Amino acid sequence: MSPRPAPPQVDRAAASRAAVAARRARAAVKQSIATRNRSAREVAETAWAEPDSPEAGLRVRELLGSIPGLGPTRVARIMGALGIADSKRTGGLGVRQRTALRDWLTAREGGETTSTLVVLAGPTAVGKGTVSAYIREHYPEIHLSVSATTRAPRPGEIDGVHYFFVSDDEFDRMIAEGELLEWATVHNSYRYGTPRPPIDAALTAGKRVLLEIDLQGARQVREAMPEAKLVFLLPPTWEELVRRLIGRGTESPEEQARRLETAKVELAAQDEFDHRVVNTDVAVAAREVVELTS
Ligand SMILES: Nc1nc2c(ncn2[C@@H]2O[C@H](COP(=O)(O)OP(=O)(O)O)[C@@H](O)[C@H]2O)c(=O)[nH]1
Ligand SMILES: Nc1ncnc2c1ncn2[C@@H]1O[C@H](COP(=O)(O)OP(=O)(O)O)[C@@H](O)[C@H]1O
Repeated sequence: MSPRPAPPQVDRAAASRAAVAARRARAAVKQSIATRNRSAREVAETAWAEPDSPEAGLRVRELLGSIPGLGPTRVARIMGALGIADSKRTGGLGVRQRTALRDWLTAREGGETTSTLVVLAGPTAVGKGTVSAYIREHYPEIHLSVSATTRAPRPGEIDGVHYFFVSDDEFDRMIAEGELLEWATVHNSYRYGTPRPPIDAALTAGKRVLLEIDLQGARQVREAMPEAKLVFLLPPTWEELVRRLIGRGTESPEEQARRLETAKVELAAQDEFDHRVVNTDVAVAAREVVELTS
């Protein structure tokens, strides 16, 4: 029998001293962000330039959590929106995640971004779909985001034009791979999300981009892309909103009642938005939204 190879000699004391030193170095980096001596973006750039640096070893959640004013809940939401897993270290991010994080940090620092991303949201039946369709038809210079959804197409809806109609499995995959800028389950039924790559491409090409999404999605975009302009579409009156919902005739009376309850909650969130547009006349509302994209 040949002798067993000797186990590698591990100098445990040296290893633990190195671990303590690395932890201290990372703590110092966090401190420098917290005291605003260095910006989180500078720290991230160092992490990507020097893979063995303490900056590279810092978890993204620690990097973001060191920014004054960002608590753990917001950090978790931002990371979700950027498609970055909770345990990721800054130096271990892939190219797409680095780009997403860099863009986010740049925007947060009020950097030189010229992005014109407009998010249109508002209560059910206020006319979001109608105003967006008008913009699609009359303002071809605006890049209207095409959402992915798990609901089935309605008659006349075209895959890739009105929505990308995807299976539950495909939607799960898009979330897992960080392909969605935001997503939400809307009206307690189907999932809807904004594919990120076309948005990035359109913004990089200097286009004006419009997203028509629900309130939960709008909040996620505000976290992920603070430079986005959030526009809330309002009905001229509550009675008119009720008339539009009933007049559309696409929901049962029970569903209509449920949506109107949700609409009350959503209307109460209008102050979170940067701008408000009243949809009395579709063409006028569309023009006002388009003007906000420049
Ligand atoms: N969060 C989010 N909401 C979306 C997205 N696309 C559409 N929605 C919202 O999903 C809701 C349902 O849209 P739709 O299926 O066209 O049905 P309808 O509003 O009942 O006509 C609307 O409130 C849209 O604003 C998306 O990509 N993300
Ligand atoms: N400015 C408007 N004046 C009158 N009716 C409108 C106006 N905008 C939308 N509508 C009607 O209101 C209903 C709801 O509009 P829709 O675009 O489906 O709402 P949302 O996408 O916000 O749920 C539709 O029947 C639509 O034709």
